[in-house]
Amino acid sequence: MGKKNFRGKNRRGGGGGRGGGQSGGSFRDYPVVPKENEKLQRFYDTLLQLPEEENTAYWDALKRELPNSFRFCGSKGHALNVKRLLKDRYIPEIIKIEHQDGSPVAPPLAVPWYPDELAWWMTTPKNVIRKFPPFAAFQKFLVSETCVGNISRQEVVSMIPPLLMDLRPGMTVLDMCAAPGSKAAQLLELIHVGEEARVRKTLRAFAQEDGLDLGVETQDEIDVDLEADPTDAGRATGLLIANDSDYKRGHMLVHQLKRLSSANLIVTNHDATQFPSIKLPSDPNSTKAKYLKFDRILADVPCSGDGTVRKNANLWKDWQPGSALGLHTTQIRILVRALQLLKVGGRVVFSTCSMNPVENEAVVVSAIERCGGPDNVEIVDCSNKLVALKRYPGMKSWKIMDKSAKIWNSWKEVEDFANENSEGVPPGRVVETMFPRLEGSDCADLPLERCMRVYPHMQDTGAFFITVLQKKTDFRARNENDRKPTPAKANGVEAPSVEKATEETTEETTEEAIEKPETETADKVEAETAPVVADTKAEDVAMTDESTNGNKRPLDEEETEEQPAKKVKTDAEPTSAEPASAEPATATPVAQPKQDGGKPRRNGIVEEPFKYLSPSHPIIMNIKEFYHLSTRFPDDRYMVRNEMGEPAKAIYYTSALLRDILKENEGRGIKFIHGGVKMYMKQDAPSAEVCRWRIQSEGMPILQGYVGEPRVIHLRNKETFHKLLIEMFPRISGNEWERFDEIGERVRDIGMGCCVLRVEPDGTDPDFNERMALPLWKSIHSLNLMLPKEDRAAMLLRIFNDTSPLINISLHKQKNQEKTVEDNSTEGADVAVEADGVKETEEKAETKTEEKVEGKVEEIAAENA
Ligand SMILES: C[S@@+](CC[C@H](N)C(=O)[O-])C[C@H]1O[C@@H](n2cnc3c(N)ncnc32)[C@H](O)[C@@H]1O
Repeated sequence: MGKKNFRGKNRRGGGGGRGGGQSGGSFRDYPVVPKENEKLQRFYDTLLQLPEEENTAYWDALKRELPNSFRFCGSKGHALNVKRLLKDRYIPEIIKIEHQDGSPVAPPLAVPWYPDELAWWMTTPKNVIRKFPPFAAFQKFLVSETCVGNISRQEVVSMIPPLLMDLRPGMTVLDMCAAPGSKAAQLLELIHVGEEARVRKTLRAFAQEDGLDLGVETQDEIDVDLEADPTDAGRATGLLIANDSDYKRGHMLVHQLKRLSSANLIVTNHDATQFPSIKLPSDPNSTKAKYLKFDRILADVPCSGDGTVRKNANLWKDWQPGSALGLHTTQIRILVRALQLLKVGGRVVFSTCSMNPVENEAVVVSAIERCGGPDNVEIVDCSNKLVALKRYPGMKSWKIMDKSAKIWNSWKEVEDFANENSEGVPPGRVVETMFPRLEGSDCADLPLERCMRVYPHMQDTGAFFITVLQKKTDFRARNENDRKPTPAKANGVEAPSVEKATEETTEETTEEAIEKPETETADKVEAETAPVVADTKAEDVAMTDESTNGNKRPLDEEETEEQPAKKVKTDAEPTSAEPASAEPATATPVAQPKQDGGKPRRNGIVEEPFKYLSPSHPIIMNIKEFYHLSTRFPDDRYMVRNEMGEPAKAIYYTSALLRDILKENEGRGIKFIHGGVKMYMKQDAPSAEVCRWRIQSEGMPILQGYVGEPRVIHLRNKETFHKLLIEMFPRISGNEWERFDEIGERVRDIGMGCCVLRVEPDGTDPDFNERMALPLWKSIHSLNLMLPKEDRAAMLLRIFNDTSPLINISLHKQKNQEKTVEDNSTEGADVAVEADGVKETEEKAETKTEEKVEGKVEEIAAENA
């Protein structure tokens, strides 16, 4: 192929080149927002004090358009496979494209610090890639793979926090502010690392005994470490709870994460400052309640987002110093709650896309202070992590800009001014915790240089702040209204024991209605552009106390911080707008409103309950029998989502821990909005012998290894696969099965209903080398691969570089026949092609649903990008 360029009537030319040299804006075709803001510039010039040349580079970078970035996601093997296409198929074409001046377009480059080259960026703006014909194939690839969840259009700095979590399979993880979910997706992938290979390796040990044909042993099976997550036959046992206080964004999160088909994911909808304690089944020999503590927590908190001006150009005109000030308290509360919910030895990663220390270092110091100081919580040194990522150390001293844009050097300065001018009332929104601590106080010497600041000019990104905290011991957090100055150790006076102070308060009342803390988040600009809409309905606020009997309980591993919130009688009594305790909503769950037969209703939306099925339920028995399921597959983790607890449309599967959590917390008012993978869907069947529950493609990766050979078809030929992908209802009646080469006889002979199509390439064709298991429906006359339309299209593009439309034979036939009927008035034409199995209507319904979510996918991609 010759050189292509986008010179021509639509073209604007220019651009290209990474870092610094980019002409920026040369491709733009939308109104330019003036990139200046006096207050913003004055504040950060005063604050950062960068050397002159660097300061210029800093502001220049902020004013340039952000490079386009994306991440290959899903299981590692699959992600690497999709990445290979970028390198082998698309980059060689992109480098042939020229700018107006004849210079070549800069191709996408791998982000140097991202493991396995799974993150990429390029300077050619999105609108150019979208519009200009030479990029059409690449654009199709990006859209297709984004749509099926193999590519996440994510900003590179936003990829950092999950990489610093040191997350390993088997861990319990909480993402407190997770929507729209790009980081949560990274976390979920880490929980599942190695699972596929572990399961296959474990199954292989019994393959002969169980009559399973698992194909040739793969390298990843040979390499995988079974001990990485050893307790559930190779399946992932970890947990991710992805939470967001905004209900609608919570559902975006569900959509974003569902693609990863994880049985280890729960999505909740709580204010993170009051994230409830999750109950676990008690130990059989103990009467004590047991609560979940997390190994890792991500607190990617709502923030003013001034590090995102490169993609949110409106921030140049909208930026106000008050946004950061208003979020400070919420950010501290979220971080304190995170530290409370953590196991000893566990880690919280705290992050914002703001550069303002009020939202960063000041929050870290305040949270550590409230948790009892550096003896309890340590800032982790990450200098040996992601070494190729350039960063600045956290600040040890800083200034504050108040709402009126006045800059303050210290709290003392604020107090003096207030005493002289406003009867001691400090200027709007400025509070003591926003400032560096005074020398001699407990938290004056925290190693804040271990916090990480990423500035835009350092590697042509947005700005980001990240800190990793480790919990060293259990503690009780100090009440946030305890404003007594901490006596300096230097003066030889001991600071009051935080633990003791709180223990005393536990003697007070046993029941209390906790009031909702201030929801400053509601009207603030937040990170990643989307507005924060804190969902704070009065119905959510009512609390019940289902604690024990009001007895004081010891501070131990199981019960730490799980006591009912007690009213703390201190001289700094909380206002009605503040939580009554430093540990809100610990053992005091939110009373869930019950309506319509017990279903919790929020914003008019009914959340269906989670009901587990007995392994001896007749439908489960029928499924096990029909699919010849190995007895090694757990049958006590099937769940439905309706009040009756009877399978109606779908049967879900969850991990054992998810089951325990969902069962144990039923009726506790915890707002679970998603959990479980759709494993079986109800289906019209042609006869009583055919199981009416087909395997859903989402559940297939989990189940497929356990399906008995009588319901498995092994496919090895690429062309056979092409036919099944591009034809929606290929005929097999008469002699038509012969078209299906190596699987022809098998599809002719196998019983009707759903079966597993195992795609097992021999590994010689790089485009067709990935093993897959897909649900295939066999009818009297035809076959149908039960996949959403866009999954088929993405596979056709990925494996065959084929963009031709799907062929719906039955539809053609039906249309022709209808025409024939009209033309010839012939009666009795055989139009019932779909009546013998998967109906056209069903396929259409599925497609429609998928189309509906397409809009959502674009929305999410736009937000992440
Ligand atoms: C910076 S964004 C999170 C981005 C997300 N971690 C990601 O990577 O896609 C902040 C999120 O916090 C949510 N939020 C705001 N206030 C909250 C609160 N008090 N509790 C929980 N979530 C909150 C917002 O709805 C928003 O989705």
